[in-house]
Amino acid sequence: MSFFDDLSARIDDADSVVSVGLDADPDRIPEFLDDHDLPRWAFNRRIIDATHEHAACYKPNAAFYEDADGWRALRETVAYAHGKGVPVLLDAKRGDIGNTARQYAQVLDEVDAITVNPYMGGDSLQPFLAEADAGVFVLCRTSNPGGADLQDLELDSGEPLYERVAALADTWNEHGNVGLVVGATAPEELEEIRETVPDIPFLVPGVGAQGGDAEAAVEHGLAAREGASVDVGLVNSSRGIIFAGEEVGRNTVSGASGGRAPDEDAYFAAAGDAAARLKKRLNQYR
Ligand SMILES: O=C(O)c1cc(=O)[nH]c(=O)n1[C@@H]1O[C@H](COP(=O)(O)O)[C@@H](O)[C@H]1O
Repeated sequence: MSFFDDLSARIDDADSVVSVGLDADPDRIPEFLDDHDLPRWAFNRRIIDATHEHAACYKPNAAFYEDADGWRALRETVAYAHGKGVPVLLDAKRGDIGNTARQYAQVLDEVDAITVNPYMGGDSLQPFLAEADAGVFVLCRTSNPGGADLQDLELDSGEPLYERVAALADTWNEHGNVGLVVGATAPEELEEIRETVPDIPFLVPGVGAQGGDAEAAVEHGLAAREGASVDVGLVNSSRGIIFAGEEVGRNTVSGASGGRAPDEDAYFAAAGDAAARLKKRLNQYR
């Protein structure tokens, strides 16, 4: 089954378009997991336990796993998410000459979808696009402040570069496996890009810690898909969900000498609550 078919079934089952970003920053993994062989895996396992009923997908960002233990932690995490019936989108923002891209694309044997960077052009993405069953999310208008530096540049035709990327992505969508990444911090661009590509699902990051527009994310991020009973797309929050338990820690601070460890169950329950809250908020607009 193709990624977007799987995803639409998952969105329907979980009644959710929430992508839970597994950005397992080693500096923010709670100390009570320090003794674990692979703290990032121990952390993700508990996060998945707490959030899976609200997750349309998990999106680990490769940046947080690029070391020997990290790759092991990531592999365990992917298997565990799959065991809960939740697809995994690896946020790796790949893009390189064909020979290299072919190697990068092999990761699609393990994960269900990936983010890619279109800066090197269509041939650099071909090995990913050729994997008809995998989802390939092309960066289009990113959520960071510098996203405008290049992506908003006006071409001779008068259109901004991000519009050209969206139109190109449409031509790359031979297998119906292409998505676009458009940040929730750019609601006007979200609307504009949706008009250019009515049928392509978006991954919309930037709600939560980056303060993006959740209503615009849902209104423009989701696309109708033939044969699917729900509109398809993803709205991601990473730190706002997985580190929600830090607030529990702050609330249990005792005395001037520092904090005592937050109750472990309460720490992860906070992540579950944050995912449930985001799901509810987004569902208001679906
Ligand atoms: O491709 C992405 O997922 C992405 C694109 C973008 O424009 N902005 C963006 O924040 N992201 C990723 O989405 C996640 C956002 O994390 P939070 O800001 O903690 O919710 C990070 O993993 C970012 O790398």
